[in-house]
Amino acid sequence: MSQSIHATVRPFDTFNGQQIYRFSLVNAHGVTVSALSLGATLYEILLPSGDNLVLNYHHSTDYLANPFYVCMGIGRTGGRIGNGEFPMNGKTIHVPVNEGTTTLHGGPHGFNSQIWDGEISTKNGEPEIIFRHLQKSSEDGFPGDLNAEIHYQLSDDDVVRISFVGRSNADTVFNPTLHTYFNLGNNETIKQHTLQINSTEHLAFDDKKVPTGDLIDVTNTPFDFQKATTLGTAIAGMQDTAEKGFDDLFKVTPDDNSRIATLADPVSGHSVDVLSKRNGLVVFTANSFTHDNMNFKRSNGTGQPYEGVALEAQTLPDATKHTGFGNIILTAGDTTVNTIGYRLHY
Ligand SMILES: OC[C@H]1O[C@H](O[C@H]2[C@H](O)[C@@H](O)[C@H](O)O[C@@H]2CO)[C@H](O)[C@@H](O)[C@@H]1O
Repeated sequence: MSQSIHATVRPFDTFNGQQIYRFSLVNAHGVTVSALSLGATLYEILLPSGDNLVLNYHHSTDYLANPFYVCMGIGRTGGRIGNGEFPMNGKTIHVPVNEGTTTLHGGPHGFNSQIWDGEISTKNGEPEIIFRHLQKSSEDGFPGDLNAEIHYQLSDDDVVRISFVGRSNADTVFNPTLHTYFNLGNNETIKQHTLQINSTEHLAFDDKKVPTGDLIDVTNTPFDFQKATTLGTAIAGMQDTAEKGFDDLFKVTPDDNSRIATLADPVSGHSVDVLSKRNGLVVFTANSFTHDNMNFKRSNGTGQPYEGVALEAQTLPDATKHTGFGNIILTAGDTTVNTIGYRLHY
């Protein structure tokens, strides 16, 4: 059987003296998905028209020059671990903090800061990109040496799948995500996009944006995205908050096809269904993007609030502390696979 997905590998640039590679998959329609070995980062989702659906940079160094994790692999745990500690097996586990007293997105040595070993492999007769990294306990301070893999696949029916595989030599936590910022059109902000989420509740946070364990009904609030809602309208409803936009976690219910949300741009006509079997989705409307260190390719050096919207599918964060948040414990010797999909319409 001949392969219809075409794969390439080429040098991207160097980072801290190490070669960074760009891996690409192209399908029969001419859709290209590329990922970088720095942070196993989603570099582009290019449509046949040449439109790129995600934010990206010219240089590796730009990805780590600001605190926004632009399209980078996130782990071991997405979101915040309050006080850098969590209960596991009857003990309190302490992990390094990187935001005051909080551990955000895997802490100071998370997946995004690693250079991953990449290769093109074959699955079901088609090429896929596999990034591998041994995340040592001695480096990131989490329990267990974690063999992590991030697989990128592209199908001929225009679905991008990113699978996170974890196997550890000691019990640990594993709740990875991809910090994908979408902008589906050529406008400077995502305010004209619509967003629909299969969610009736979002999480309450404390003053450090750590979940309290409480859930808040979205009805009659700007958080109600059960029907497709224009983001500019919803953001306008958030102007009296400190964030002046969304940086929130929605408890989601996947439908029969694992779809949890749909982002659409009526101007370009492009849309993306977000697919996940897990129960959480972060929506971050890039409220605090600034012009400093935000040298995006598309806007040639600018960075402004609402330039993209990050949709991060995961299990609800700090899950080991709250009943009903889900199970993120990875038992020694077991293998866990979490998959995020983007079904493209254009
Ligand atoms: O300091 C930079 C921003 O850091 C946070 O933003 C993160 C957000 O809270 C997370 O939910 C999301 O997954 O990742 C964001 C990027 O790190 C702050 O909340 C935000 O206000 C800051 O501007």
